[in-house]
Amino acid sequence: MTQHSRLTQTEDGIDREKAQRATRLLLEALGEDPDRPGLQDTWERRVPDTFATLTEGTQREAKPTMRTFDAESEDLVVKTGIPFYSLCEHHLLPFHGTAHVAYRPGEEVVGLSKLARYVRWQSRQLTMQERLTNDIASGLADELDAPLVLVEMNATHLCESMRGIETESTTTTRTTIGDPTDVERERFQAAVDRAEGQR
Ligand SMILES: Nc1nc2c(ncn2[C@@H]2O[C@H](COP(=O)(O)OP(=O)(O)OP(=O)(O)O)[C@@H](O)[C@H]2O)c(=O)[nH]1
Repeated sequence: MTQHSRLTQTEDGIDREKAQRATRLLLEALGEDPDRPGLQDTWERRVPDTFATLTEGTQREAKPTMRTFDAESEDLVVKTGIPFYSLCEHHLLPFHGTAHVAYRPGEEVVGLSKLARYVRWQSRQLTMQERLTNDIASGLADELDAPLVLVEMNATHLCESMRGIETESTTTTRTTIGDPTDVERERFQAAVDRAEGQR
């Protein structure tokens, strides 16, 4: 390993040298030659870089800036159809789909793009769909000091599609923080139904 001059030190919150060694070992375990031309960059650069990006959700420095503005009403803000990609901690395979987020503002509202940025940031870690849904909801409640946050996530897990049960299905998870009124609950549900019906 040490003869490979392009080995780098720890950066991006991941131990790059370990990631390189691990990828080499995995390739060898699969009966591949990690030094053949097609695989050289795979273990040296591509896989460590990819996992550095896909685990940014564990890095506070990568968290988006949640710029806020004074709230002018307490009406629910609903953002539907946010695409997300995450990694299942059981098989290290992606699960991906659509997130729908709503919050009742406290003193402030956040820039609309930040809701999608926040979902993307949180999704970039090894997790389970249920935990991710909770993390996004509780994280947003904290960030926005919002008395009510609703998050629904609909996802396909490649560990179920590509292997194992080999069935493509959708898993829905929802977290509610706070106490929605009937009107708020219905508004969120109607927005989710509209967004899901459009696909
Ligand atoms: N609840 C939950 N389960 C998940 C999630 N992602 C993957 N799983 C499941 O985690 C389980 C792991 O089960 P194990 O029996 O330990 O692993 P396995 O032998 O690979 O299971 P199969 O996928 O059924 O072949 C599987 O049933 C997966 O479908 C998730 O986000 N939430």
